[in-house]
Amino acid sequence: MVFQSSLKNCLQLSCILRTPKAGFRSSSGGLIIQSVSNDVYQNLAVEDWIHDHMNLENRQVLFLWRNSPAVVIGRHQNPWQECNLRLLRQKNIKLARRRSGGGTVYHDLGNINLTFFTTRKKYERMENLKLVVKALKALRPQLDVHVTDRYDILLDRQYKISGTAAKLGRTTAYHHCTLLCNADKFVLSSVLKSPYKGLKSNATPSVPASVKNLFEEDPSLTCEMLLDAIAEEYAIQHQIDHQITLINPADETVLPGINNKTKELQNWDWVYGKTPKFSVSTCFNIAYKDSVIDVKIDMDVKHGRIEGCNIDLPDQWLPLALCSELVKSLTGSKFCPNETTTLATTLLRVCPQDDDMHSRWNLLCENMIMLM
Ligand SMILES: Nc1ncnc2c1ncn2[C@@H]1O[C@H](COP(=O)(O)OC(=O)CCCC[C@@H]2CCSS2)[C@@H](O)[C@H]1O
Repeated sequence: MVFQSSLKNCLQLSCILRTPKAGFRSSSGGLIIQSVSNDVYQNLAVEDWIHDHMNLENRQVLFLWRNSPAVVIGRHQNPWQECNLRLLRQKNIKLARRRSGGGTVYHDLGNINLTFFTTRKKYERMENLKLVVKALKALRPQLDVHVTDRYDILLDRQYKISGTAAKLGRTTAYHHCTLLCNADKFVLSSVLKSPYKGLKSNATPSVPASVKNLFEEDPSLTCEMLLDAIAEEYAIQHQIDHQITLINPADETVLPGINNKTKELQNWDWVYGKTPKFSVSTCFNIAYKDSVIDVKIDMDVKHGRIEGCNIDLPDQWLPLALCSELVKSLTGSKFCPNETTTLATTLLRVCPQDDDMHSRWNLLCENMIMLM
C-alpha cells in the first residue's frame, strides 16, 4: 500500500520535474518530498538535482531527509581540522562534503534535515526557521525554542538543536538545516574533535556549541512527529495539501543523471581534495629496543595531496637515503592512510634486506599513517 502510493507520487513528481516550465496549477505553491534513502551522498545528490533541474518560479519545495551516521562538512572546510577521521573509519561513519558553506555537523537517524528550495529572490532563511519553530510550538507549546541571529535554533536559550547553511545559485537557492531529535550526543561530540594540534589552514572553522536533543526535553517526541508537524506547517503556509511525496534518490527514471551526482559527492577528490591548502607540523616518539627517538614532521597539503614533506629524525637511526626515498614518494601522493600504506609497502622492497631496518621502517611508516 505504502509502496503503491509512493510510486504513484514519484511518477507524479517525475512528470512535474520533467516539464519544468509547465507550471502544474494543481500543485503550484509548494511541494513536500521525503527521501526513502538514508544515504548521505544520495540525499545530497537530490539537493543538487533539484537545484540544477527544477523550475522553482511557481513552486517552492521542502525536502525532508535523514541519514545513517555521517559527518557533513561545509564546502570550504578541512576534514582533518574538523573531525577525528580515524574514529570515523573505525565506526564506519561516512564523511561528506556538502555544496553549501558553514560548519561541520553530525547526522544519524535521530537527526532530521530540512531543505527549503526557492528562487534566489524568494530565499528567506529566517522565515523558514520561524516556520520550524512554529511547527515545534504547535506540537509542544511549552517548548522554549527560538532562532538566533546566526540562524541557529536554540532550546532553553542555550542549547543548539538546529544549524543552518545555504547555497545561492544564479537563479535558484536553497537553505538547509538540521534538527536534533534523538541523535547520539556521545558519538556527535567524539567524532567532531580533531586530534591535530599543529594544523594551519585558512579553511572555514566550525563554531562549536552545546547541543541538546528535543527528545531530552520531551521523551514522547519522535522524528516522525517532528517531520509531520513541519510538513503540516509548510502545507498551511503554502496553502497546499499536507501530502508528502516519497522520492527514491537512486531512481534515474524520476531524476535523470542523479547517480552521477551521487558518485561525484562520494569521490575522494571532492570529499578530501577540495580542502583548502594546509600544513601540518607535528612530532611523535618512537620507542625501539632500548631507546626512544623524536621524530618531527612537516607537511604541506594542497588539494588533499602532500606537496612538500620534511622528516626530521636522528641520522644514525635510519639511513638518510632511505628517509629521502620516503619523502620523495610521499610528495604528490594523497594525504591518506591507504595510499601511504601501499607506498610504504612498495618501498619496503627496495629497503636493505635487514630485519632491524625493516622494523624501524615499519615503525616510522605506521606513525606517519596514524597522522592521516
Ligand atoms: N546535527 C546537528 N544539529 C545541530 N547542531 C549540531 C549538529 N551536529 C553538530 N552540531 C553542533 O554545531 C556545531 C557546528 O556549528 P556551525 O555553526 O559551525 O555549523 C553548522 O551548524 C552547519 C549546519 C549545516 C546544516 C546542513 C543541513 C543539511 S546537510 S548539513 C558543532 O560543532 C556542534 O557543536
